[in-house]
Amino acid sequence: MALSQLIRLNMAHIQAKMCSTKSLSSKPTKSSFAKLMKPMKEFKRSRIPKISVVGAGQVGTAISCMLLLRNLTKHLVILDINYELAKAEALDFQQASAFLSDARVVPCGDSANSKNSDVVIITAGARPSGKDRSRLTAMKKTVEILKKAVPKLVELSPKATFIVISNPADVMTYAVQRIAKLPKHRCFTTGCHLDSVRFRNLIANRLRLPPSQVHGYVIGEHGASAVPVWSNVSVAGIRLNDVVKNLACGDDPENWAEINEQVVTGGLAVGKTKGYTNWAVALTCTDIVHAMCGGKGKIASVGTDMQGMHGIKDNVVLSLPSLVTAGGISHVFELPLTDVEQRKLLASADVLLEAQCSLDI
Ligand SMILES: NC(=O)c1ccc[n+]([C@@H]2O[C@H](COP(=O)([O-])OP(=O)(O)OC[C@H]3O[C@@H](n4cnc5c(N)ncnc54)[C@H](O)[C@@H]3O)[C@@H](O)[C@H]2O)c1
Repeated sequence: MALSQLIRLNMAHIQAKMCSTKSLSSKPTKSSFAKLMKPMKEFKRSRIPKISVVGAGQVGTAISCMLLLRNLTKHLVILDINYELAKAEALDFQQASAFLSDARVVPCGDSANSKNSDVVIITAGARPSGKDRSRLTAMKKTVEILKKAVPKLVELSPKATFIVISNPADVMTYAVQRIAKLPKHRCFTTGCHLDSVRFRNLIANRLRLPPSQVHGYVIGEHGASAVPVWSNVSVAGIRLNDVVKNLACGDDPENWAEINEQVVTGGLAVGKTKGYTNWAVALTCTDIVHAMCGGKGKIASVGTDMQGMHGIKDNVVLSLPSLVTAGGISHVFELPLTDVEQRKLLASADVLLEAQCSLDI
């Protein structure tokens, strides 16, 4: 048979396979090939992190994509109340599994497939909408979603670390901690880690330096009352505060203070055109998962119940620099703050406490 004929025949065979609905079925077909594969008796598959992403919207799908591209899991569950959506997103990834280190991507509509996850990332929730795109406005709808979804997720994965992305992220983390009675080191939000990278990026742009080489944190609420800690910003070990006179104060001639506003409105600037933000938060979340699943650990401004830190008396979820490692948050750092920063942090805690108290949980 001529080679060209062979190729045509094979192509026809492949096309027929691709068009058949059977080939799209999620169940692998048993084949006589299996007889050639002899199992080793003592073999036990080593545990690879299983991650469930709850919510297959813009944020959940972007997070799934990053986790797969960074090879942080070989077993990803995409869970959405809209099962058809979860199924379509999972299939879309699964079809290119060969480019994703052969990862298994499984859809889920009722939590069952999320059983024994190591990490559960919660993105299900209402997006802020309207003119002000206030995170607090979306709060009530989201808390109702969490009240329904979280107990089952925790029952199925009692040892998992829960990362809450749904906004308002601090208050929703408090809600998840309360609903599921999860320990605070194993239930946290990426919170101000995103604000911190925006902060560093804005400073780096002014200094014309790579953003990764600027150090500094935003603490408090992931939202309007966030506190950029200018007193701690450094580049190459040099504190900006020691070099720039009146840094980010009202009478700062270089007007660094304008960055404060830009940090807080960073999401708005993107959301007003796209209607949502997803890439920056997905990269932020993936950075945290990498710290946990890569085993290296990382200090990042993430949010959990910070009672006792910086004189905070109540159980308030807010962000402070924390060591995130396998198993969650191992340490929280109390930064030396100026009086103004300390006052702003306590004011941010008050804003969050008020929002927490308004929850019906
Ligand atoms: N923390 C952050 O830095 C940050 C950044 C961006 C967005 N967000 C927040 O992330 C959340 C998701 O945003 P989005 O743009 O992906 O919204 P989206 O509307 O695109 O997706 C939300 C998804 O959640 C699903 N869902 C609803 N109830 C569910 C349930 N009970 N179980 C499973 N899935 C359920 C919906 O079907 C939908 O697919 C919002 O609250 C948004 O404000 C947080």
